[in-house]
Amino acid sequence: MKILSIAAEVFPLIKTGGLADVAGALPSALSGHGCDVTTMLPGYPVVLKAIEAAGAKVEVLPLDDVLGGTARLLAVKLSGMKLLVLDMPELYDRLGGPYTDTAGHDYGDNWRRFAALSKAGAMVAQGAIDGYLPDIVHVHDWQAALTPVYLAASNRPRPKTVLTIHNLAFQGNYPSGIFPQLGLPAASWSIEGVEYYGNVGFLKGGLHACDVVTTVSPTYAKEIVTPGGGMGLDGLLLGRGSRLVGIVNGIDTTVWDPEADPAIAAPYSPADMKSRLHNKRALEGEFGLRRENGPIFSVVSRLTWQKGLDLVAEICDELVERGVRLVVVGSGEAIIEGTFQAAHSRHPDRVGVRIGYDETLSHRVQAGADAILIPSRFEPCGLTQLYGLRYGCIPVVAKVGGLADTVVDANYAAVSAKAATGVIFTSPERDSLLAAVDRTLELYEDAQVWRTMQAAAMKADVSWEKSAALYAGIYRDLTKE
Ligand SMILES: Nc1ncnc2c1ncn2[C@@H]1O[C@H](COP(=O)(O)OP(=O)(O)O[C@H]2O[C@H](CO)[C@@H](O)[C@H](O)[C@H]2O)[C@@H](O)[C@H]1O
Repeated sequence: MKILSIAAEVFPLIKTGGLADVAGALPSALSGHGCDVTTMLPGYPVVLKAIEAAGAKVEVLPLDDVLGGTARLLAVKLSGMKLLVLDMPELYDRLGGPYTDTAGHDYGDNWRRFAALSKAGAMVAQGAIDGYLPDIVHVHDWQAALTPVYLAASNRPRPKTVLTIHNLAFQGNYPSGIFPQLGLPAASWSIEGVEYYGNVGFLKGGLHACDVVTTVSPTYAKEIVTPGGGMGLDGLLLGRGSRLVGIVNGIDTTVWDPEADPAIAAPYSPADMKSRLHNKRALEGEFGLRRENGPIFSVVSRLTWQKGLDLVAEICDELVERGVRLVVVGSGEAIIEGTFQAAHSRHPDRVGVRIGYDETLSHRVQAGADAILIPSRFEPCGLTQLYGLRYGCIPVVAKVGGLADTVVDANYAAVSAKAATGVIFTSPERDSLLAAVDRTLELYEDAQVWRTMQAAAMKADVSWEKSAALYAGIYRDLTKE
């Protein structure tokens, strides 16, 4: 089965968040299930540089008239993936990140940049490349969501489409004035098309047009069909019935492997947890933390309201009072960054803060910290708790979305059965978080219980194996329709 996957970011080439990890890891997991995945992404400067640096063989394929612009596709095998890179300098050759300029502001033409990606994807899906016709097109998030819309609007044969929601908070809504420039037929300006409360909704249009909607955990799939979790799209999503499926994310267990991770100070395994201590000592050194026996808690995240990190920032003093040291790696809302930095100024050797994005440091944090705090207000799946499990860095999580699906709370029964892998608290609020912190500290103080939890966490199946089989099943069913 030939699958064309389309995403705005793909690890290890370009990453701002979890979407990249999934788009980067799922293809190889699917290969074991009879799926031959080609991944299409924009030709940002870092992507083009990576291709050049790898000295990889590149086949250049012209693509005529993508939304009135000139483009070409670069077909290349890199990092074990088959890639199609949309080289369109007028849209992607920018300083700054994939979505924002160097000052952090969204590019004003993001609608055009990702409509072009979607349009080019639709062209490839319908045979723009000689000898390549995918059986299934799998698009990710709003940036690629117009591909099913373009395909549904065309009167030529088209492959079946799957759209995965990684985060409903990002919908790609734009003023109606852009509609004529999208190259869609007039009929697409409708409730069944891209019209969304008088605006153009990229994700909304895709959710209507695709054959199957997936999201990244079963619990999130239930949350988004309710007014509380649907962010305005709950009615549409509820209407998709059994065509909406929740499949929990896995992680790339070769990139995230404490036994063979080049980023960490010392490799370790459940059978050799003494070596994990070297990583804790190294983390203390890296963050200038006081060296002592108590636990280190951590945060690796976008510092946003979604992630509930305002709550952690506000309880830094309480953490310190309880003998906890904290390391924070992240960036995001200025007020949360500032609150963490102020806590660092008050407690320089107990609260370590790195504002910014640092992939290898995130590995060292998971290897050296004792627990990772994830008090998200909503969380489609979450990956950092999965990395935490794999590294024996106990996740302390709010009971939402994929966090609820992937962590086994250390209640009495689970601890007795040696099945607990983390701590779950019910509401993302300050008091509830503090109660979870206290419960975590009690567990930590009983060294045997803690070691048992770490061992169960590290043995939990966080691989893509089961979930890849579920995706492959969906693709297969669609090809039979
Ligand atoms: N400062 C920093 N330095 C280094 N690494 C950092 C970092 N900040 C974040 N990261 C990394 O970025 C990734 C974040 O992934 P998440 O799944 O936690 O959230 P995100 O909201 O981006 O993803 C959305 O999509 C994913 C994928 O489906 C869903 O799991 C999730 O719930 C949804 O919100 C992780 O790999 C994390 O380690």
